[in-house]
Amino acid sequence: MSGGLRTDVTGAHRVVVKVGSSSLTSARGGIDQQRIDTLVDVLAERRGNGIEVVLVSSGAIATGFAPLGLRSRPRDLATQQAAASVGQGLLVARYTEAFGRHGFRVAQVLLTLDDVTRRSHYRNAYRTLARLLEFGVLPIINENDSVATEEIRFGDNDRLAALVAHLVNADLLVLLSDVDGLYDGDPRRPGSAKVSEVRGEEDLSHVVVRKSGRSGVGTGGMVTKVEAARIATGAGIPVILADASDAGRALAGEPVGTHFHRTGRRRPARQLWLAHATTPRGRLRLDSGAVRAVCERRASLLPAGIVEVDGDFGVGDPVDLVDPEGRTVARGLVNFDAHELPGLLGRSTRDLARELGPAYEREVVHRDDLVLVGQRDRNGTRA
Ligand SMILES: Nc1ncnc2c1ncn2[C@@H]1O[C@H](COP(=O)(O)OP(=O)(O)O)[C@@H](O)[C@H]1O
Ligand SMILES: N[C@@H](CCC(=O)OP(=O)(O)O)C(=O)O
Repeated sequence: MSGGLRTDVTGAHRVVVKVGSSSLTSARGGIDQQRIDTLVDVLAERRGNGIEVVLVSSGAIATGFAPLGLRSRPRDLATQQAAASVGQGLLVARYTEAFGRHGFRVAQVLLTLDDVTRRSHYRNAYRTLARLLEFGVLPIINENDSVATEEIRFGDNDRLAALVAHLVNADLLVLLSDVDGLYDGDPRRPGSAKVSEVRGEEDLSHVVVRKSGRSGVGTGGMVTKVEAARIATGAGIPVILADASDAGRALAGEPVGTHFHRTGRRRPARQLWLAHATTPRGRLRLDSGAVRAVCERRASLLPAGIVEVDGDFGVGDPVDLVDPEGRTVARGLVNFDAHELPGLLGRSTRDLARELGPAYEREVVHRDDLVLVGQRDRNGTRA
């Protein structure tokens, strides 16, 4: 810190700010315009100082349920999606108006898991966000709730924000919530103490985090925030977790909330998405030679090294690669459908190409689409 201010914050030029539903809603659970205006005032002030801001905002469901005549936040997926469809437009309209008063234009960007795991979608998402920032527009991101099915949902915007921070090469991630930092136990209980600095896993070893928040409108509680902080700091991006009412002070670098220091350095972007944002649709069991090839030589996975196929996946889906003992060693995007693979196992690509045609010469998982999991890769970083 210099002069009492956090240099990780004062030196940041591109900042991703995530605000949770609990910080945008009134006591009755609906959206609170006053809280939106207060947040926008702070972000507009930063933007006016030349800082690029990307906002990841929850709140679509909270905005949408009252106009549908519902008294409280719905619990089933279909009604949540209906509420999000109604609420997202209203929410962005409110932001558009509030930022407009400060002379700033905003853009809505809705992301699904596919957008950040499939190569073509991923590049597209990056290009769109980069171009918006070049135009001086402030992107407002949310998950595309209305079309995301249970299996392909992020479900929480904390991890989405960490992955977006990496996607846009942000210098800082700020998570705004209804709690003034990470506590070592339930923040409502006397005796729980705030953890102001987290420099690594050792500072988290005594921390107990709960899944649900006190507001009843947030989704992941502190669990997803700590996970988001791990993803971002492991990829070289420091994180501030603060109460939304302290947003101005947090973004000015004042020592409020919890400061998670960077623990790793930047890694290839898609690898981060693959490791943290995908739910595997199947498992491929490898023989020990293939495990060595994939983990030590960082080679692509070929049919010859696979002994068993499990799951119902299609081309481009994420699958786990497991060793002969069943431990997951890597995750990758598969180039064959589940029903095609069993007939190819144990066979050389040359044989397959001769018998079935050149299309069958392709790798089952290309090394560019593969990330090691649960063990150290060549850079010594953890996936
Ligand atoms: N160890 C902890 N430290 C701080 N907050 C915690 C902890 N464990 C659980 N929580 C709860 O997490 C909540 C924030 O999560 P959530 O309600 O999902 O917020 P948001 O809507 O901002 O995403 C806080 O209100 C707090 O009650
Ligand atoms: N995408 C959902 C919010 C999901 C979410 O992560 O909520 P929160 O825990 O309040 O940040 C919505 O806009 O309602």
